[in-house]
Amino acid sequence: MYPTNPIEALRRQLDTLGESAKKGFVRLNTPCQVDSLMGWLSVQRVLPRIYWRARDEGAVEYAVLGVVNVFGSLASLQADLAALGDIGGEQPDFFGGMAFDPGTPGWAHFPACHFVLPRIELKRCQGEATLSLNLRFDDRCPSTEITQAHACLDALVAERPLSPPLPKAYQREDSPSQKEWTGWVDQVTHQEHLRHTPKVVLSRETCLTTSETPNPWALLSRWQAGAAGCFNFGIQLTPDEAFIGCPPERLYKREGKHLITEALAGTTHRARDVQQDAKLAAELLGDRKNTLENQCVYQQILSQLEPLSHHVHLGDSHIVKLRSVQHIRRLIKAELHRNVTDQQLLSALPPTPAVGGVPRESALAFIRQHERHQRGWYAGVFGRVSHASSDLAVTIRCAHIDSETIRLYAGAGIVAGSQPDEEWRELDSKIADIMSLLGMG
Ligand SMILES: C=C(O[C@H]1C=CC=C(C(=O)O)[C@@H]1O)C(=O)O
Ligand SMILES: [Mg+2]
Repeated sequence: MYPTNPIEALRRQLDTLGESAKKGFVRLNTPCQVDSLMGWLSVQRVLPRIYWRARDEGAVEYAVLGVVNVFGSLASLQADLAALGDIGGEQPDFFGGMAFDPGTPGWAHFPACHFVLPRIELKRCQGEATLSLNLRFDDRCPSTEITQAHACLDALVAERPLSPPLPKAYQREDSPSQKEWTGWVDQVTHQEHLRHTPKVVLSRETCLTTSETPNPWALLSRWQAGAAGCFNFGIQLTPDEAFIGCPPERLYKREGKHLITEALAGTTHRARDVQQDAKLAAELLGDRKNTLENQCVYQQILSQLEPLSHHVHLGDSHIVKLRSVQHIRRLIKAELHRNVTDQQLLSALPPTPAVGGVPRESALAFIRQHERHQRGWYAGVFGRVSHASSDLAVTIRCAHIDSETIRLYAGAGIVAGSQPDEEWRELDSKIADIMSLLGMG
């Protein structure tokens, strides 16, 4: 269908780029054919490698790699969004994420905040794929920029099919142990503690060790196939390490001044039988402990949005059904005040009480004091930011993978009425999908 090699087509466009085009941000595009974006990403040598797809039906799929710019802070990202917005013309998409708690050391190769304007984008929308090359001429020498762009094109490799991840023998270790977990839940649900800190989301790291871990993109591709209604993300900043996930939770989506966010908290499992499953859902909606978990989230989001927006609307409680769990969700819509930026939203909203707690600082203090594992980018933020629109997920239901270890993370909101054993089982339900893909189900 496309007789020209897409890389060749981009090279030619680059060579004939007129002087007038060399200002601000430039995106060169060519149609291309691709089977699996993850299969393409998996064989590339250029870093970083990033995959992103929002949870909505028909959402655009992005596989991006290399960098034109890197941003290590929200302030620098926002300054660049503003600078490019002032120049006008086409605007880029920035991809990246943030750690759960920038105040703690985090994961070795994952900065507290890391967003990139990628060099190469492979995008698929309604079955049509486009390969793009991004360039910048406002902050650098044009000839150097063109040389670097050529080098990145030269490094691209043809897509190869992903081989399915094979079950392996993993050694499992949980931190905390169930015994420690019980002690923590008892502490958080003690009357005295609840008086000043009504909710703490405690988490567990499950370490699976083996001689050789599966290809993260093959794993994500399989995971995505069974995770309808979830975001899908993957990022490789270093060659032998990846962070992937299929989170059901949206931090926010902004289209111009329209904002959509949500309180997703309160969990039960799924039943095979349809009637039994509906009964579980009805019980969840009426359950005091689970309703309280959700209430803590929407109340804090509403109060954080108050100074930033008007016409804030809280939707009804409803059930979101996923493969292994069902959750209570309430959607929140708002109109942002003029000049409210993504930097402000990303400074105010995360970590929401779906992953942190209420009040935020005292819940974080409990987590910092007790959890020995580093949450890193688990329960942080991942997504796409641009001048016109942004969409970001909360990074739950995720896995950090290096050459010998897969680390799975799950948290549970502890409030008045939480029972240690039930909450421990909730953690297992939350990692059930990925565990079964690994042959550990
Ligand atoms: C913190 C997690 O889930 C949150 C999102 C939905 C339901 C939750 C709950 O019921 O506890 C959690 O707040 C996680 O999956 O690691
Ligand atoms: Mg819960």
